[in-house]
Amino acid sequence: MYRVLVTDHISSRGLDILNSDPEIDLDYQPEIRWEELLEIIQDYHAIITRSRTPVTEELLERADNLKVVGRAGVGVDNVDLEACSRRGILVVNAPGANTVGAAELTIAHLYTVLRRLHLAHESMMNGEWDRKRFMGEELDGKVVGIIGLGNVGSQVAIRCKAAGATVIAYDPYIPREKGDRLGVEIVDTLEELIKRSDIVTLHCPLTEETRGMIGAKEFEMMKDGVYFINCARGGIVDEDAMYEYMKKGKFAGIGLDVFGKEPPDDRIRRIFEFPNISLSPHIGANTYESQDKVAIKIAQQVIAALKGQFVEAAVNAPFTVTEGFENIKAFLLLAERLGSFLTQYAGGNFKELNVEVRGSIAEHIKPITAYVLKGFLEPILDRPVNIINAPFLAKERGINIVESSREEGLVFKDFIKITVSQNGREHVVGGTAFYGQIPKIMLVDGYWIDIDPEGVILMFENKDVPGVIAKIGEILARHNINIAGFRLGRLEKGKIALGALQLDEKVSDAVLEEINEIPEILKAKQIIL
Ligand SMILES: NC(=O)C1=CN([C@@H]2O[C@H](COP(=O)(O)OP(=O)(O)OC[C@H]3O[C@@H](n4cnc5c(N)ncnc54)[C@H](O)[C@@H]3O)[C@@H](O)[C@H]2O)C=CC1
Ligand SMILES: O=C(O)CCC(=O)C(=O)O
Repeated sequence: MYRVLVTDHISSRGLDILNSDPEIDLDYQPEIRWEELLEIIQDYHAIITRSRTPVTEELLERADNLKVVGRAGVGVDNVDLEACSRRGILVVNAPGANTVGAAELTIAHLYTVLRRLHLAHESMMNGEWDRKRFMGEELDGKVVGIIGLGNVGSQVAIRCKAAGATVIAYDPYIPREKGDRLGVEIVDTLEELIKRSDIVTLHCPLTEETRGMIGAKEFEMMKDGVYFINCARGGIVDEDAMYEYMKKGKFAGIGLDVFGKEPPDDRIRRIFEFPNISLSPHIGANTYESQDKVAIKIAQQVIAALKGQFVEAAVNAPFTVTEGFENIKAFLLLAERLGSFLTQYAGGNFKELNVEVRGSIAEHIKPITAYVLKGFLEPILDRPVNIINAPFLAKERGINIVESSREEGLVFKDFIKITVSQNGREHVVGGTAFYGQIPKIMLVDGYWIDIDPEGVILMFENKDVPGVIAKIGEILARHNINIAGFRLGRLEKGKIALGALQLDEKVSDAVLEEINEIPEILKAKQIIL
């Protein structure tokens, strides 16, 4: 049974999904106080939050059983991603689910300030009828500058273009073709976007890179009489600088849904003195449609993550789930087993680990490496290791990871080869999945062999002379241990051979010692996969 705590209001559509899963024990506490949350978090396997609840180090320190953080929305700036990753906690979000809500609110703010609608409304409420005062501007013919052409930015672009505006965008992380498809000119620099735009609207995430990205320098470069809209995150803007430029008369209009501090403090509220400002309390995603979609998506993602299934919106996974991912499951299992085999066979004390991926699976090198690391570290660490924290733990241990991939195969069409090395000592394992389904270890330290990577495997190097297998067989039989399979590899007749016995059960240290005492045996090791 997985215990899931929901700490913010989410739509009943998501709650229904959680409630109807027999493996989920749901606790819905949308108004929970922080102090109370700190006290109970240790009992839960997953927490679902919105922007009200920050997931901080302080919370995580007490969250001994937490496996998954579900952010019912897009922005994960309120989640300490690094702290989650270090602890092996998967963070999932709901990208795309509230896009239309956020885009439409952006357009609503934009039209509000272009036509001074809020002021007209207020004057009517005061019993006035003053048509002269409310002259506005049209979106038609304006240049709209979008910072961040992702889901929301794209939908804002489509709506502005439909209204007759020219749209330009600054987003260093998207291909130019995306702009071509949307009929949006992608500009190379933030400066160019800012200088050319009549309207600047923010749609990038709050990250270390974007924090304070729009400050005095940027406001100075904006056209006088610019319209400035922020429905992304307050922290992207230096709000003190915005206030200064507001006083200097820079803006024709400002629309804000988000603030550096929420609710905004008096310092931020100074901006509200500006008459043509349209404000909302972070409600970009607050439509019934968006909230339904967000809640459904986050419930599905959290359940899948708890059950160990693949989730498409894993924010802190060391890879993104791409098309065709389902088809490489056998290779991921192989990668994990190869890593585990290598640590047990060669020891875990290596400073360089080289992952080489060949063939059609080459494009999936990131997940393959994550699984290799999980397998490699699990046998030697006493804390939980998963694909989220494995890269962190490897870094912590000073292991240098080298990845390489090629489309040509390596003996087999699709092949994973791992090499570990330190001070001239080197060990190699490699394998493939037959028919893309059946994982096999095919290479160990230069010997071609064929081992099923599961269960108990007795690996031994021996002088290639007759009778060695019989001696091992006799010891195992005496201890009532059944042999399930046997494979041999050798480089040259009469020299050294490598044997792999698949056993039905583990051998004790004493039995292993007996085997190691056979004069022809150079080394025997038990591996458990
Ligand atoms: N007001 C509200 O209620 C809502 C606010 N948001 C905010 O809007 C942001 C965008 O949401 P989506 O479009 O769904 O996310 P998205 O991930 O689809 O798009 C973000 C875009 O920003 C770009 N970007 C990243 N760093 C950048 C930089 N330094 N300069 C320019 N562009 C950069 C990315 O390449 C990406 O294309 C979210 O991160 C969230 O903070 C989202 C939904 C609702
Ligand atoms: O609805 C919320 O919690 C905020 C939505 C939002 O800002 C986001 O999805 O990034």
